[in-house]
Amino acid sequence: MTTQASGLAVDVRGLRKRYGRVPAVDGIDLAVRHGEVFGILGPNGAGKSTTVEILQGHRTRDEGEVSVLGADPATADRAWRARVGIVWQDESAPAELTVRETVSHFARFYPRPRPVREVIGLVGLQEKADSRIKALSGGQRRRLDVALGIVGGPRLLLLDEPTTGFDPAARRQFWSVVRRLADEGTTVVLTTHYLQEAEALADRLVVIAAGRVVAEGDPAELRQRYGSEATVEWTDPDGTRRTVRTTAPTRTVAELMSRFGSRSGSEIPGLKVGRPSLEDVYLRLTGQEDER
Ligand SMILES: Nc1ncnc2c1ncn2[C@@H]1O[C@H](COP(=O)(O)OP(=O)(O)OP(=O)(O)O)[C@@H](O)[C@H]1O
Repeated sequence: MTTQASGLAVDVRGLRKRYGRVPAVDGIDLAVRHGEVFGILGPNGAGKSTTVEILQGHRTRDEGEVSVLGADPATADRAWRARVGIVWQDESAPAELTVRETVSHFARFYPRPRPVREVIGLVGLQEKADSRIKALSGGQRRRLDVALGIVGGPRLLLLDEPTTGFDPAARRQFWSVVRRLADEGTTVVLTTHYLQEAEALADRLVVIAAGRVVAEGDPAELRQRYGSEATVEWTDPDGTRRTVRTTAPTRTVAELMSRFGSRSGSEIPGLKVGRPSLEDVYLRLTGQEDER
């Protein structure tokens, strides 16, 4: 299997990985097209990092076929590594070096690096180009990590929970960096446990839970496919709160109206009719619904 044959940037079939008895990844398929931003969304412990580490070639797998830019990451060569951008957290770089010096230093590892000034501009650090690393904020530091991940001019960027620990403003700035890269044609695979992040960035996404894909599609499709049931809530005469999920909420309300005598003017106590948000859908799919 090659990406040339399948036309995919990342093609994963039947991927499995266990840690001792724990199945961290339990039969995952992924198909990432060239040029798209692909999200792997899931709660803590779902298997996201394990999957991405296998795509990076930094973790072995037990079973399954994996093709990343046409090669198996387990055996890929240096030329492949230059085409796949990996963003490490707190890439080890001397704290005394400036941003420009650090990016220039890393550029030397690649056969065809991007111009240093362009990379610094792309991640929005032009104002900090001459600042020492030790003087950067957490969000700026993370953008430097991305700069080091893209200075080799990768065709595919693999980002594992890139904005964990960011404040909302830093997160939005980071999203615009990812969008800029995507607009340039870089394929991006990112894991996240922030639904909002997947919705903001991903052209398509998979939702994973307990090592398995539980849903896939673009965010709008997911909302439509899994969010078509409305919720009707009301309070019974004995004070008990009732909730039903239904695809026919009008019929449910009509039944309640006749039960509560609403046609003669009385209200259905505490009536609420709602459509699930994508967050509701996500929490239901990943079995976290009751934790809200
Ligand atoms: N090195 C390891 N040794 C043993 N178990 C591990 C190891 N790494 C991960 N696991 C377990 O495998 C499962 C999947 O972990 P993984 O880190 O891939 O999930 P994740 O979706 O990235 O979670 P998080 O969002 O918390 O980073 C978890 O149950 C985790 O405890």
